[in-house]
Amino acid sequence: MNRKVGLFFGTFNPIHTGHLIIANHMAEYSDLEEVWLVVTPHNPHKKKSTLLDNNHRLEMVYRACETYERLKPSNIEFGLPQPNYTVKTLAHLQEKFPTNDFCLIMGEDNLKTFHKWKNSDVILENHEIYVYPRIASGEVDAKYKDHPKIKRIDAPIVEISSTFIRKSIKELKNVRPLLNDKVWEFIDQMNFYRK
Ligand SMILES: Nc1ncnc2c1ncn2[C@@H]1O[C@H](COP(=O)(O)OP(=O)(O)OP(=O)(O)O)[C@@H](O)[C@H]1O
Ligand SMILES: O=C(O)c1ccc[n+]([C@@H]2O[C@H](COP(=O)([O-])O)[C@@H](O)[C@H]2O)c1
Repeated sequence: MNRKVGLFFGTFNPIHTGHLIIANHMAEYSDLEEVWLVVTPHNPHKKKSTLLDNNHRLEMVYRACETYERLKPSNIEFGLPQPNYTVKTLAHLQEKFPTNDFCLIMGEDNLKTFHKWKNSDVILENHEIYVYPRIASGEVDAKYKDHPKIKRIDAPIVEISSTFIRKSIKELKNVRPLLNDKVWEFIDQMNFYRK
């Protein structure tokens, strides 16, 4: 039987407790055997200027997942053309790991704009999407309501963002509770986000 693997895509600049709570919830309370945290070099909808180096973001994801057996960091997008379109990454992964069934993990906020993603219909034809609740304005497109490939998972809502963390570090605030300890130590040692 194929292995069901969830893909949680993000820029992870930096990875924070909100990301970890979702990834762990999906791995523990759904039928996914593993969750891969895919570090995206360049999100097609975001500016690249505030981004830390790919390998530094990957190192933080690696540190955050180290003690979670079912969470795995992935650098699969580092070798793919940029900006990184998820449809291309999924095709590449399916070819590389033919015995895995890949499923997308997405917040409800992202589902509201999913119709704007490149080849979103192709993604949905070939993959399931596991959606967790997220507070955001706007409506989910009618075609995604009660869609057989879209499954809702009742994960907790934690409103932390990487933007808030970067801003707080710049203002010399203590953000330790919002990050895994080893991630915080790395950011502190490397002086990230201070300027
Ligand atoms: N607190 C959170 N709870 C649940 N999902 C989150 C949370 N923060 C981010 N996400 C989701 O996790 C994925 C990766 O997030 P991303 O790396 O863009 O972090 P972010 O905190 O939204 O970053 P930024 O503030 O830099 O835009 C995205 O799908 C995003 O919607
Ligand atoms: O493929 C697309 O068209 C596409 C458009 C927007 C976002 N994505 C992916 O979705 C992931 C989460 O997006 P975001 O904006 O919440 O950080 C990010 O890692 C992107 O690679 C993908």
